Amino acid sequence: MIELEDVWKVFGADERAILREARRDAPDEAVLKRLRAVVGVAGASLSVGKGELVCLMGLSGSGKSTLVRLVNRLLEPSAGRVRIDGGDILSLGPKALRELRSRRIGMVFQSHALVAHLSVRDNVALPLEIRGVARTKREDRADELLARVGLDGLGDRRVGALSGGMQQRVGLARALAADPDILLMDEPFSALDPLIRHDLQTQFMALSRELGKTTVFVTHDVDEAFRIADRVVLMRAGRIVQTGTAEALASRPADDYVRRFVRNARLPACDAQPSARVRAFA
Ligand SMILES: Nc1ncnc2c1ncn2[C@@H]1O[C@H](COP(=O)(O)OP(=O)(O)OP(=O)(O)O)[C@@H](O)[C@H]1O
Repeated sequence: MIELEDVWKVFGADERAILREARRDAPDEAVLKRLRAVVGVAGASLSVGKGELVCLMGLSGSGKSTLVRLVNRLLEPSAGRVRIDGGDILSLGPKALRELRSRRIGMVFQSHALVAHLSVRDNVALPLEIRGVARTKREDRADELLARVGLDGLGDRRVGALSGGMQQRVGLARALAADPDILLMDEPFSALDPLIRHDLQTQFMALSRELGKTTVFVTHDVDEAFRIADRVVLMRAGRIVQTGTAEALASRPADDYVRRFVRNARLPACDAQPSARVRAFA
C-alpha cells in the first residue's frame, strides 16, 4: 500500500550539495557543518501492507515526524521514491496531490489542530464541507464517527471546551471523515495522561483493524509501539535501524541501540494476542 524506497530528506540552503555529501559512504562532517546541513531522513526504505499498523519509533530528532510527512508529501523528499498503491506520488501535480490527501489519507497530530470555536460535529464534518458534501449528509457522517470514537451525543459541544483526550478523539473522527484508506498519526496520544492514553490506544487499535486502515503511527514510546503495532520501525539519526514485530525487536535486537531501546519495554498487551505474545517473550 505504502512504499518508500531509499528516501532522503535533508534540510539546509543547498539541498543538492548536502545530499551529495550525506550520501557518501563516509560523509565529511566538516563539509556538512559548513553547509549547515541537517539530515532528517537518510535512505529509508519501508513497505507498509494494506491494513497494517506500523509504528515509527526512535529518540527525539531521529526522523520519525519527517518520515511520516514524506508519505503524503507534506515534505518533499530530497531523493528517493514514494508510492501509494503502486502509483508514484512524487509525479502528482498540485490538484492530484490535493485529491490524494483529501480522499485517501487522514492525518492526526499531537496538537489536534481543531477549530476551537466550532462545534465538535462541525469540526469532524469540516473535511466533508470542504469537499462540498451536503450539510445533512456530512452531519450524519460526523455523528456516526463520533459514536465510533466514544463521543456519542457530544456533537453540539464547543470543541474548545473538551478535555485533551476528548479533543484527540475528535481529531481521529475528523481524520476518518473522508473514509481514507491510510492514516498518518504523529504522536497523537503523547500529551495525554497514562490512563486516558491507554484507553485511546486500545480503542484506536480496535478501530483501525475493524476499519482495515493502513496506519503509520509515530511514537517515541516503546511501550506504546509494542502494544499497538503489527511492526515496529526503529529509527536513529534519520536511518531505519531495524524493522520487525515487537517480539523480533525484543528477542533479536539488531544492535546495542535497539537493545537499549527495548530493554525496559513492557510486554505487549496480553489482551491483544495473549498466547502468541506471551510465548514469544517467555
Ligand atoms: N523544517 C526543518 N528544518 C530544519 N531541520 C529540520 C526540519 N524539520 C526537522 N528537522 C530536523 O530533522 C531531524 C529529524 O527531526 P524529526 O522532527 O523528524 O525527528 P523526530 O524523531 O520526529 O523527533 P521528535 O520526537 O522530537 O518529534 C532533527 O534534527 C530536526 O531538527
